[in-house]
Amino acid sequence: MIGLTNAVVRFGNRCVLDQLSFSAERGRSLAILGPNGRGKTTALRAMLGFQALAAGTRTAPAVVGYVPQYASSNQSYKVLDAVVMGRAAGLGLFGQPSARDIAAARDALEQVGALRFAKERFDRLSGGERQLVLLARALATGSKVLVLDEPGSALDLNNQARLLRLLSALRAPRDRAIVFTTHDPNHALAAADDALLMLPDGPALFGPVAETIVPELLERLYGVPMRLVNLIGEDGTGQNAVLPAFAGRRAA
Ligand SMILES: Nc1ncnc2c1ncn2[C@@H]1O[C@H](COP(=O)(O)OP(=O)(O)OP(=O)(O)O)[C@@H](O)[C@H]1O
Repeated sequence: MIGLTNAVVRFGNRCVLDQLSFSAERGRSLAILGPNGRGKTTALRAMLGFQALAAGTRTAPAVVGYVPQYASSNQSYKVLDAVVMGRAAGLGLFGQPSARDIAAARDALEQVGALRFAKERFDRLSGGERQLVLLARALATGSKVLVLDEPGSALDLNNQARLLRLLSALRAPRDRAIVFTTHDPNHALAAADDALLMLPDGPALFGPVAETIVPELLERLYGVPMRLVNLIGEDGTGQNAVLPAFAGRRAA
């Protein structure tokens, strides 16, 4: 549904993406991880056609629900209007939003827990609140492909949990492709089927979460010792989590 094949992106002499290939097919979620400045956002932008490729090809549908990493804060329109803009592809150049568009926008705000901000000005929201609204705008597109650039980076723990529940719920019908970048491998464990590890030295690794979100590869990815722990959930089933061993300490 969406991805890159042998993609090359250069900025000046620097080759940021070197023969990068990955894809998210219908029904699958992909998490992209890598150190700061490694090229995660560039990979998303290249996939969406916002960044020119020096070589290789991209695959993407015409309409994608996209959550950028940062939203400009000088947008004085109301939150509900910002989310209705997600419906723009279906409105045409001079089309007015219908009652159905407004209902879809309200529904998307409800899903992300941000309906209470509907009448607020977007530029007066906090960074995390804006992130939720942008997620609602992406959902409001109705696209079966969602691309989210660090959707949890500004969210508190409660809203991160809400985001992961939402990503899992969106994945459950297995009729969408979802791609998100994250600095938290636990987000990949919780909500992704596949992961793309953009290693600092050498080609990226693309494969199922069970084979990629493992301590040895995460240590190569971040240069920090990692530990895998198994947590028992409320329903008695086990769930893996990874912890960084900051200051060289490993969990007992
Ligand atoms: N338009 C551009 N012109 C020149 N260099 C750029 C441009 N866009 C990105 N870069 C550089 O390409 C590299 C990759 O940037 P990118 O934003 O893709 O990294 P990232 O992996 O998303 O980082 P982070 O985790 O910090 O968000 C960085 O060194 C960045 O400075």
